[in-house]
Amino acid sequence: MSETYESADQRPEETGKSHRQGPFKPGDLVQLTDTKGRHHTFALTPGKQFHTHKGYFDHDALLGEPEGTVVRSTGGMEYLALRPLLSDYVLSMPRGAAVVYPKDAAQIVAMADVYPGARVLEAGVGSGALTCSLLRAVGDGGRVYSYERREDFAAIAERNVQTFFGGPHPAWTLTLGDLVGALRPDEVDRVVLDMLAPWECVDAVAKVLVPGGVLICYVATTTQLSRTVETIREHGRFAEPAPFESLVRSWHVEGLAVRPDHRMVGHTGFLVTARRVADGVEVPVRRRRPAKAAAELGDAWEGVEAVDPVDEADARAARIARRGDLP
Ligand SMILES: C[S@@+](CC[C@H](N)C(=O)[O-])C[C@H]1O[C@@H](n2cnc3c(N)ncnc32)[C@H](O)[C@@H]1O
Repeated sequence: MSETYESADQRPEETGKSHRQGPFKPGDLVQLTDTKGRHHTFALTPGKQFHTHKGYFDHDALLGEPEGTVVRSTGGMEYLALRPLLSDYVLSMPRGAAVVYPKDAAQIVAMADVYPGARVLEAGVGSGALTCSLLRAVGDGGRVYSYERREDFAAIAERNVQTFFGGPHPAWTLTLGDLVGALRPDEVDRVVLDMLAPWECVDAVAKVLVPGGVLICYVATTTQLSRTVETIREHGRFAEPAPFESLVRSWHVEGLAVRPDHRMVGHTGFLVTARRVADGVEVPVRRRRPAKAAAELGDAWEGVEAVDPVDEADARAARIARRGDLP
């Protein structure tokens, strides 16, 4: 029997909500912005001080104050105090693996149609950035089953997710292990793969994804994109995959100087979505070239060593090592 509530105030509180509303409380995350636009993010702790090269101020000065307050250090530096948005938090939190940027997380939630109450399978977890967006989208009544094969990254992700939601999230299950070996048979509505070799997991996830469910893969390079799309296309349990990328350009708007900013994030990754078809259905595949050519393309990948990019520098070193030339 479903419960009914007289007013919104009587509903059980959604995880992390009190952490995001009202005046600042002990344990809340605060993001300070200084006059040069630099951010400093930390948890408010009674009795602690925030130190800068321009003096300090007490955390207590912010407790009980509304968001958007300006606080001044003993050296006269002013800071605007706000709670970090999820998009701020994922860029400031400690990282193990490279994170999915907010622009891509938004596309993943929208294009994979992740809805409140959905059951989502995610691998790998990395630093837990995308996990936060998925948990937000499914809410307390959904499920996010996350898999991560590196223990150190799983620990970082667990800390990051708990810090953001102010404690454990009731919809989250984190499993340590390689997805293919550790995958449990729980049925899911959506699958999100952000890993070096998603093609190795396509068959395994097809077994737990419901008919009509969405598989979405995030990959960094064109060679990964090609192999991922070809694998999904040849698998037989998915409709035609749809690859795309998103570019976001911020603008400078000042007087008559209205133009795109000189700098932008030029490349993050590519996304591919595909719908699971019902078992026993002959998928109408749009073939652009003979299957033999696809097989030859497969041979070209033989012997290419898989390296998980930990950060941008590692990713570059891995690319150089694979090409065999000098920086
Ligand atoms: C780029 S990171 C994921 C970043 C994450 N989406 C985020 O936003 O923070 C890729 C992660 O996938 C993990 N991984 C790669 N292959 C895996 C597999 N087969 N099973 C489980 N984890 C895997 C790696 O250890 C790495 O932590």
